[in-house]
Amino acid sequence: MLLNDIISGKVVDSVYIIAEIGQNHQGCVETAKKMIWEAKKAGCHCVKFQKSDLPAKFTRSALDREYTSDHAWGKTYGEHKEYLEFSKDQYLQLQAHCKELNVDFTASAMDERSLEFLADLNVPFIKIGSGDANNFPLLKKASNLNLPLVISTGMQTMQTVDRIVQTMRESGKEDYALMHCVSSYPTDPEDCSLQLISVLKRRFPNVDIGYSGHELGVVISQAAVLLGARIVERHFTLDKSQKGSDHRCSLEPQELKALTTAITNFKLSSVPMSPEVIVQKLNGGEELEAALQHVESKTILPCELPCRNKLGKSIVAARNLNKGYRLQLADMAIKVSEPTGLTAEDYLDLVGKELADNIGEDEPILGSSIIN
Ligand SMILES: CC(=O)N[C@H](C=O)[C@@H](O)[C@H](O)[C@H](O)COP(=O)(O)O
Ligand SMILES: C=C(OP(=O)(O)O)C(=O)O
Repeated sequence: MLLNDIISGKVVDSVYIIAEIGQNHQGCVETAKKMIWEAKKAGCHCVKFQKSDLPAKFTRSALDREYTSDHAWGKTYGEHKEYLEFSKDQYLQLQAHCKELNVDFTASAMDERSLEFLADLNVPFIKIGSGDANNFPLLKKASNLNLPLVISTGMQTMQTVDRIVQTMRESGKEDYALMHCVSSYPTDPEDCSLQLISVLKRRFPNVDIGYSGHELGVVISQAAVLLGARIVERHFTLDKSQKGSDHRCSLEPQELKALTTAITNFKLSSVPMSPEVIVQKLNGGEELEAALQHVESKTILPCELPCRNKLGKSIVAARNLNKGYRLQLADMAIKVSEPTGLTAEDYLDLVGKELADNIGEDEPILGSSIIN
């Protein structure tokens, strides 16, 4: 089954399951291949990686910041990320491996150059992770490719999600899905806010809604399906105790298998179910009830702030700019910046604004950088 079969409505009785290998391969292509095989055996339809072009995704100072985490693969954040990034040749090897095993292969495009890279590889769809859900130039560019999109919505307000949908509409893009997501690793049950799946389904009845989960265990992701999620993405690992930020909230092969089996056995004709029926059906306890508690509005949750501060994108200068100059679109880039600039959503509002100071390439554009 292809993602497009779900999005086009051709398949109505299945859920598309993505094993997010992300950076859990520890920078080793052989480990990644083993993970692909395990994900296939566990019943996943797709394996996903994360593709970044480091200078396009991060500013120089964000790459140079010290990374002292126990999960660091280098002294600076840039060295850490470099260690985990695969080359084009390695991507081609992994893609060929997936073809042999008949499992879909894709990655999230973490910046515009990575988007071009993945489009060139001719992946079956492109994932836009939560860190880029408010990166409208990237979304616009992605929407103009002839490829389905899966867009995560962690660390974003409903206003931003409305704007994503509007951006897709303006591009005439119909083959895309939105993923409910909470960007906290691992996400506590009470923060999972699963009922936002129902809220998103009601608000965007023509858009397929999925779930990208970072919680521990598999029951909450099963509940997401019973609420109507048609795509499920979970981080995958060979061993949760390994070094790396995502292993702890990832599923090991047996758990992934348990999840895909449970999902495959659900009768989707009786979905969506009410939270009460879901709790009963899944023999849920307090944690499931907490994940299913009533939520009406989508906000940026306090538990998402560490991820937003570390990986959220903001507006920076794309080149050296002089005091008194009036900003044009091409003068701005949207990157992970340290310190952060104005929020990425303000990008278009800055066009024509006069600069109060000189700003160097890759430096953040702040409120105080602009003469109002
Ligand atoms: C928001 C986002 O990109 N989140 C990704 C997807 O869930 C994560 O896999 C991060 O890449 C990972 O947690 C970063 O960890 P570190 O900072 O140790 O490389
Ligand atoms: C960050 C990502 O995903 P999510 O926001 O769904 O966790 C990703 O796919 O790279």
